[in-house]
Amino acid sequence: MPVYSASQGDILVLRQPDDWHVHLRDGGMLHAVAGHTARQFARAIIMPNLAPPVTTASAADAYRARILAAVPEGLSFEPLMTLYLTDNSDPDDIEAGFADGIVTACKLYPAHATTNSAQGVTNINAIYPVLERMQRIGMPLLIHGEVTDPDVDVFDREKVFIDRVMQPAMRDFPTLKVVFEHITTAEAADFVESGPPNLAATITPHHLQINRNAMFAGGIRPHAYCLPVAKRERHRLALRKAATSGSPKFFLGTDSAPHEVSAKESSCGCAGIFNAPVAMESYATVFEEENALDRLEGFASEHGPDFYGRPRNERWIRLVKQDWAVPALLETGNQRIVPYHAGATLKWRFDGIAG
Ligand SMILES: NC(=O)N[C@@H](CC(=O)O)C(=O)O
Ligand SMILES: [Zn+2]
Ligand SMILES: [Zn+2]
Repeated sequence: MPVYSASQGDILVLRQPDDWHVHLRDGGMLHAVAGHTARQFARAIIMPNLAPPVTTASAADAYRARILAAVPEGLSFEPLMTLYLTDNSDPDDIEAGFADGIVTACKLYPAHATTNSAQGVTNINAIYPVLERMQRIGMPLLIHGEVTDPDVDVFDREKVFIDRVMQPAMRDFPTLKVVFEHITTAEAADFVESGPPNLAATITPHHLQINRNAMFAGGIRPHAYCLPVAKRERHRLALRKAATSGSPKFFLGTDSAPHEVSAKESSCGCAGIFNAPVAMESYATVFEEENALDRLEGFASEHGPDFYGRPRNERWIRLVKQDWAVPALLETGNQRIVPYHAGATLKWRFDGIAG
């Protein structure tokens, strides 16, 4: 078993990756999607934006059990649970959940920034006691980094968030571990790269592959709509540079966010791209295009566990260079979901656990 990334012609063997940002939902949807993530990834940071949101350690524990029950037999998968912060979050409950190993991190959704964020934080000052506690106990804060001010253009909301919220928070909590989730701009990549080692970022496959034109290619394309919304080409290029740079501050987080096809193809369609079935295939394509396949393992399998202070996985996966066609629609039970790259032919295929 190789303990290094070995590109042998058309087969790439690498340490099993983890997904540091995923939405698995609940109920029938959870059962439809859990296997897609558990097939490729050993662990995943589970987003807490259910309805109602996961705000307590006991709710996180119960959700964790439902996830494990939904993972198909034969797959070994560890869900890492997060708590959804509100203006009323209790530092003691958070600390107890972290100390018990039930929860790994807390998630900051600015109220009304994205899917199921209505109960999110209205003003970061409201959670300063929580952040103080998290800094003290070494618990990571995961941030959806967009302002919600309707006067700010939707394409500028991440950039403005850096100035209005990120900078002051990093100043006031200089040793707090922070993950700037699903970054979409050159400004965010620069901010993270030039920040302290306790600041990192996840990058999705879709923000590495599409720019905002994808939402309007010949008509309105709801399946390319997610939040933060894809930006101009120069931002996509900056993200590709950051992801493939080898910097330990950038790591894999798919932000796989499934919605029923009817909720996407609607006069007010939901934000989110379901990329779990094609996650490693998409990242491998990007890294190959950037002549950086030798850096895929760092981004996918090393920088994340290192940042979170967890061991790297001791299993290996295989990716093969082989064309395959992504289904136009996935139907599981009552769930109908259009996957990322629906109907396209991909050049890489995930081929399971190696050896
Ligand atoms: N990314 C998305 O477009 N949607 C996510 C929420 C989020 O991560 O902001 C969802 O839960 O649907
Ligand atoms: Zn988000
Ligand atoms: Zn997300």
